[in-house]
Amino acid sequence: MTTQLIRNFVGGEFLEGGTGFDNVNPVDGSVLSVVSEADRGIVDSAVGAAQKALEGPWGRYTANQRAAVMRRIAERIEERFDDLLAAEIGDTGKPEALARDLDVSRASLNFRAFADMIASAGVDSYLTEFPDGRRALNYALRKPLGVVAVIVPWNLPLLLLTWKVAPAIACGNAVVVKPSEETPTSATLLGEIMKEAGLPDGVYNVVHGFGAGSAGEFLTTADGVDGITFTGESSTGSTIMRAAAPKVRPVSFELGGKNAALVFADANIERAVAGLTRSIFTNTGQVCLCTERVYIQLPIFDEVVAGLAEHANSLVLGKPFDKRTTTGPLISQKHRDKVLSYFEKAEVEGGTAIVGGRIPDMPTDLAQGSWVLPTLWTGLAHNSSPMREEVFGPVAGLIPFDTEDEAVRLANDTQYGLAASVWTGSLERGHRVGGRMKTGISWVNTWYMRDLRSPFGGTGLSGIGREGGTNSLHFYTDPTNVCINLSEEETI
Ligand SMILES: NC(=O)C1=CN([C@@H]2O[C@H](COP(=O)(O)OP(=O)(O)OC[C@H]3O[C@@H](n4cnc5c(N)ncnc54)[C@H](O)[C@@H]3O)[C@@H](O)[C@H]2O)C=CC1
Ligand SMILES: O=C(O)/C=C/C=C(\O)C(=O)O
Repeated sequence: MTTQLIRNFVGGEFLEGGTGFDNVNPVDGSVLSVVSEADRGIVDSAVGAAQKALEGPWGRYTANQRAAVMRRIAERIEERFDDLLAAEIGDTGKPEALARDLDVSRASLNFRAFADMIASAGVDSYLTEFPDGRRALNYALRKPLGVVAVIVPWNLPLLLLTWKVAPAIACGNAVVVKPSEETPTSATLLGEIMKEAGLPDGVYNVVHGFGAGSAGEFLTTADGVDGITFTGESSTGSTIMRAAAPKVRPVSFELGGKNAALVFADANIERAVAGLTRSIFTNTGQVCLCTERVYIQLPIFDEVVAGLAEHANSLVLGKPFDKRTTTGPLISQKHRDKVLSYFEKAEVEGGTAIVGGRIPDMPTDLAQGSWVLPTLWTGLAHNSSPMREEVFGPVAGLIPFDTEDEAVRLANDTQYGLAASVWTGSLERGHRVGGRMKTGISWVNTWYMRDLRSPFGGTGLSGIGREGGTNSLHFYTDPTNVCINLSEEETI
């Protein structure tokens, strides 16, 4: 059997050559494919191809023409749904239902949503009137940034890639994307889809490799890059910010989280427990929005803990296409080592794993996979390391609280600021506490309910800027404000 080769995609062509690295299946440790690592020359040629595309017909496309091509991309994603599904499942090991309902579905939705937005976007304009009667018309023309570097992680590979590529293209940019070294396949397949949908060559380019000393660094330091959008770890965000600094290039970052859930005694407990289970364990806890800290009001603490433990114990680890599977492996052995180090820290720092806390016994054919058990801790102090640092696994610490003010203080006592959820039977309290969260996103009686027009991102270590709706249109464009004097004479 020949091993599949995942190639760099530059100027509408798949490139031959390059040193290869293994793409490993996290379900069983087998090698899925070999990936061509892009050297600096390949990355520069991808940036050059993007620049050339901007100088060609693409640079003259109207917003409606761009929207039309984006709708064809969405259709083609739907037609090739099963190919993308297989790519995403192979690379991540996530359960089929999750990949189907969340990852691949969102890819076409991202293109449709931003096609609609750009087709109906207006321009900011002001009629300016001075006390002496002079008048002017100000309007801001929005132009593309140029070449945008898109760097994304492995947890929701296609969803996060298209969440950035769709608005970038909608605004008339050309992109060079660097998918995670762990999940190279769907971004590469998307290259074929872009071509089939009629996107001009060079508008979408893919380079493969790692971060430091590899394609990630080469891309963020490339001369022709005009803006960088990144999702991933906070410390990587700092590194990329330094790379962007010399030329003061705009950045948009969606980084890590240490998200809290606040469960009040007046909550519908059954609903809260079901929602919390989803928020802690979806995608094996590998979503930046996942809850890792649960603060529970004292009168209902024992009941919520028991409910969560029951739900966590009912999760089924297994193969992606097995209908019983609810939970896949972690992305890699390296990431599992990180998660396991928090299992140890939790024990040393006084926590008790009331569920999980170890590697599961898996059947022989899955023994080399990156499995860990869903894990819940009680007894951890609010300032212990598993409660302060992002673990990015299927874990949460459960801590009791007394008053609303105490809960708000504990939830906000973190360097991160991405997402929070508030569970309460009182709409007033939900509104009040939801608004007091120092986070970019705050959910009340739900988790991960998305409207693609709303601002998405975080504060502090969780990121810089917001994407979504007009926020994305603003990031991916550079305005020129035109001021037209409407008075008859030029006056000072
Ligand atoms: N959305 C989030 O909040 C995510 C957080 N993480 C956290 O980050 C930890 C590390 O996971 P990684 O995949 O290594 O995340 P990462 O932040 O290092 O990688 C994300 C992307 O950035 C690239 N990258 C890394 N270093 C770079 C550099 N110096 N310049 C340019 N690009 C660079 C990677 O190749 C990848 O495409 C995980 O254990 C997890 O805790 C990981 C993925 C997503
Ligand atoms: O729904 C989205 O747009 C994004 C969700 C998740 C992340 O951004 C992440 O895990 O990084």
